Amino acid sequence: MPSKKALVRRPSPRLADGLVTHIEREKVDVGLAGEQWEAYVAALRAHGWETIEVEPADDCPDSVFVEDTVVMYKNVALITRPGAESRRAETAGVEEAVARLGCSVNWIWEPGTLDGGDVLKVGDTVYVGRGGRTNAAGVQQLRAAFEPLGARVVAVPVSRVLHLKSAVTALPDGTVIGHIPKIDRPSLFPGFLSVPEESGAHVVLLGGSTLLMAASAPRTAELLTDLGHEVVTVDISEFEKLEGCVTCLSVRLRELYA
Ligand SMILES: NC(=O)NCCC[C@H](N)C(=O)O
Repeated sequence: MPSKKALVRRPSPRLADGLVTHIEREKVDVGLAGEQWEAYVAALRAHGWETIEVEPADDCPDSVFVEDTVVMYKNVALITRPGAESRRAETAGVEEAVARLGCSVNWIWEPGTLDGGDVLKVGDTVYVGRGGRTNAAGVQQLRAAFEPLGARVVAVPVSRVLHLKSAVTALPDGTVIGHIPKIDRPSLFPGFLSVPEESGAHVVLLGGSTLLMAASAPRTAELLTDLGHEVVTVDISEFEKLEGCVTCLSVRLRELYA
């Protein structure tokens, strides 16, 4: 049976020192961030996900954004080489966690860089953002890792936001959603739906037609509810101050057979 396991990683006490690239730095309340993280994990669990905590990386301020360190395709875990040097130490603990779960492990190697936030899977199509964190060598290595497994890898330019998935994610039916001003080339996505808020572009698929979204996108939540989705919201304001979104706080392992 397909698994419903999700990797998560407890925020570092140094979270407030996390990287900020495209927005103004705002003071992060680390205590509140801890509570928001617990509520996020509880929402995954409430929808049938077994959450697996990766060993905390307290010295790495951005380690809570676990999605950036590994990309899953079928049972292969591709350990990334994050574009920001300060994040490279995050991958060791994640590698250990996925190996323990029985994944086949592969790696992005120097000179490649790739952040998991730049990878959006829609069925067997794997969109990869070529932007500030993922370079051309990273795209080539991703292609070499996943195309033999049946993936169609499509590279897309990303210049207006941190990661591809800061700009677009996909609904359960494969429709790609995004906030137009933040997308370099919306026409690259067949079946595209524009949403009214930047953070409305981020959905985590919880199963069936249920979507997890940030509380900061009420108009998009209304739009998606009106299209027949069940929307669950969580307040992630402290992670948003560091350019984080609902997607980057977990890695869903949907195709593990245990
Ligand atoms: N996949 C994601 O959206 N990751 C967010 C990473 C935020 C972190 N402050 C960073 O700049 O790397």
